[in-house]
Amino acid sequence: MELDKMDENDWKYHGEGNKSLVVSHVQFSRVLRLLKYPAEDSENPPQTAEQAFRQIQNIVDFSSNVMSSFLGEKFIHSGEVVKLPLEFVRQLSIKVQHQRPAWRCDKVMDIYSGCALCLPNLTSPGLHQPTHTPPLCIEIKPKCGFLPSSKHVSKDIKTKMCRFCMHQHYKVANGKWKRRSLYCPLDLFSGNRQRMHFAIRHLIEEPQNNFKIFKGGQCVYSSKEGSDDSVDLNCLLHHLRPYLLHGNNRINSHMTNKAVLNDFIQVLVNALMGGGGGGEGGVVMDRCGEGRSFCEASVFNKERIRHGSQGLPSESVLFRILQTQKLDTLDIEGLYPLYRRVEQYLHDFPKERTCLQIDGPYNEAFLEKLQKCPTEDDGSVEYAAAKVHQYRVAMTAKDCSIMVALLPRSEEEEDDEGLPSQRRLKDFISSRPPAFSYSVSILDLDPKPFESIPFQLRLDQKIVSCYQRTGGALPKGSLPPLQDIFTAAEREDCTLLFHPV
Ligand SMILES: O=P(O)(O)O[C@@H]1[C@@H](OP(=O)(O)O)[C@H](OP(=O)(O)O)[C@H](O)[C@H](OP(=O)(O)O)[C@H]1OP(=O)(O)O
Ligand SMILES: Nc1ncnc2c1ncn2[C@@H]1O[C@H](COP(=O)(O)OP(=O)(O)OP(=O)(O)O)[C@@H](O)[C@H]1O
Repeated sequence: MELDKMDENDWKYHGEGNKSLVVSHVQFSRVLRLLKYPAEDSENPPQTAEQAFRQIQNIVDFSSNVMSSFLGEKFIHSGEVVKLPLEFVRQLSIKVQHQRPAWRCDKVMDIYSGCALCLPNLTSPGLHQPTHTPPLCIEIKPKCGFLPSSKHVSKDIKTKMCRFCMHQHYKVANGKWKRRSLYCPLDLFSGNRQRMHFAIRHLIEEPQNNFKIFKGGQCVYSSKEGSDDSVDLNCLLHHLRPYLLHGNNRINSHMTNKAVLNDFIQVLVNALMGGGGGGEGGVVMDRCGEGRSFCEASVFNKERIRHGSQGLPSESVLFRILQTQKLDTLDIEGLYPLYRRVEQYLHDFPKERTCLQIDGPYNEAFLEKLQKCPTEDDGSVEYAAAKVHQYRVAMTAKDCSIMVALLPRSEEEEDDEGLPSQRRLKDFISSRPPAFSYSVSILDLDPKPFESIPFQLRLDQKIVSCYQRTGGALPKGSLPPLQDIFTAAEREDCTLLFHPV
């Protein structure tokens, strides 16, 4: 990619979140992630080009120096900051505008700094080495996978119902989503294949911003934001069927829709559990907090568990994310007073902001501060700042996404030619369902600002009070409609769809 010869016609709209917009190269497996600003700032950008450059460099440093040490380097692609010609960025912004979802247009793409983050395109690994079958990439934003056990939690309900499930009620009540998702992160992070299968089924049923599928770099399945329509499962099955018939001499065999979906989910569960090998060879299982690992709001019926769980393998992506999320040991209620201690100190000694590394740099020293934090509060500002740093790392882990790239392998394929470019983690998922090569990555590892902590406390209070006010009841019509392959009986009994492996 020659930065001085950039042409907007070589790039297309790929997706966006709350704070960045992503474009992908039409030929090479690359994306550019550009910052976004509130639309009201469009005339006067809120920061200079140097500050924007610093912000993106901070993202790279936080990902490569801090998050990677918790999550494991093999899952992470930190990318690099690039300086782009301003005219290219302006033309690009015009080009992508009509493809942007209306509900994201309260923010505009940064066209002033010319800075962007250049990353491998995790939805089209190996695009430059075309195979017959385009890779299938599944993006999951799993959110927080544990219940708080901190003594600072003031509302008992927070120790029983998970934040995601309670937040669903708040989001439906406030019109962010029309229907409630029945996905529960505690089921996904359980390490129990039956519960994980159940969780993924509900992500498919109501994806919201937690689930997307890409085929050959194109998004083929996601929630239609702002639309009343439910997702089109038949369309998904149309995309999935060829992948699941592939191999195992099933090319001409018949598979029911239910079997296609089951096999797909099973492949995905295998990839999420992979990376640590089987139950032998010193694999540490996540056994901590097993007694509290059920969310009472989950519709999974725990009486029906037929297969015991050994927990998550310690090398699996879910294990690493969950352990990092658990750096939030105090809960926002216990953390907030420590945030206030730092804030007061910075008010009195503003120059100390740099020394405490509140806005970075996210280097070894930052990592050391949060790793060497004493277990007991000694009343110091250093202790408070280290706990705040730990909490911010946990927040990032609660908001990141996982990308699983799958490529079917024929039985004759003995070599390792699967996902050439970004294969950090590669393994072989065998037999029934058919064999796939896979790679797993984690994206969106940006540092959360220090100033976001009071908002976290307020949101936590709003979510809990909304849930308590409504007693967990939802307006009529806010449950996902039953799709014909998920019958009412199956929603109750996940085991009908579950194949033991
Ligand atoms: O607070 P949450 O749990 O709602 O998470 C926010 C996400 O909402 P979600 O509930 O996943 O739909 C939110 O996602 P959406 O904009 O809703 O897609 C952002 O990821 C936000 O992060 P940031 O402020 O842009 O860095 C996220 O905010 P942070 O709390 O991570 O700062
Ligand atoms: N390296 C990548 N390769 C392929 N697609 C990507 C990559 N990075 C981001 N994307 C896509 O772009 C979307 C938006 O990116 P991202 O989640 O980083 O934005 P964000 O604004 O930080 O999100 P959030 O709302 O969580 O703050 C992702 O959901 C994903 O589909």
